[in-house]
Amino acid sequence: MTQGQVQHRINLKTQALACGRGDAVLVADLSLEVAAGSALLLRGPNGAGKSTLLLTLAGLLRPISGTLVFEGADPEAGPFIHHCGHKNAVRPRLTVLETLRFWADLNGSGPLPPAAALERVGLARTARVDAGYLSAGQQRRLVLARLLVSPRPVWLLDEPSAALDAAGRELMAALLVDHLESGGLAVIATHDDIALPGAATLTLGAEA
Ligand SMILES: Nc1ncnc2c1ncn2[C@@H]1O[C@H](COP(=O)(O)OP(=O)(O)OP(=O)(O)O)[C@@H](O)[C@H]1O
Repeated sequence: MTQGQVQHRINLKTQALACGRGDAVLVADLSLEVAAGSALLLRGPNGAGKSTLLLTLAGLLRPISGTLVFEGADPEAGPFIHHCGHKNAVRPRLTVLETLRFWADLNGSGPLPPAAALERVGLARTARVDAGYLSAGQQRRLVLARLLVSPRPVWLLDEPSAALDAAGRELMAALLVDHLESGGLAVIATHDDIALPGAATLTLGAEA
């Protein structure tokens, strides 16, 4: 079973966008376009503002100035963004399968059932284990499974490869390639080399 097609194609455009924390501007005068089917890698030193920009794109922080629009977003179609931050949002006393069912109930389910998503990310054997007992890399794989059970066209990922082993990083890149080929869009903050052919890179420059 595959991840399934993205329901609608969305393009991201920003114009003279400035974002930061409080009055402190971390990213200034940012005008960019990320088309459906493409990815943007955010790079730069610790404290440069990568997470802040992702939170702003996700609508969780208000821009300081400028504009930000997701063209093609259908207000009738419900939420269209997955934002995955540093934390894994895992409830320790739910099993791995229960965790994924919880997310599918909350975010909406697609063609890939939770058990199949666990298989896809290499967690099938841990389905009945309490999620709190997963290793750091396994918890990160569970986050990837969360993306798969609820198809959404826009993925905003903060350090998705943190704690993943080499096979996990390959898996993550493969999931991203599938997402982009199905018309999805991704913006990814990372310190790692992610094998994503054709991805654009934006390097944010503030010192840590
Ligand atoms: N809630 C907050 N209130 C005030 N300042 C904050 C807050 N959260 C983060 N910051 C500051 O914003 C700056 C940018 O942080 P941000 O997490 O966006 O950087 P980053 O590029 O993602 O860094 P890293 O590579 O370490 O993940 C940092 O100096 C940080 O201390």
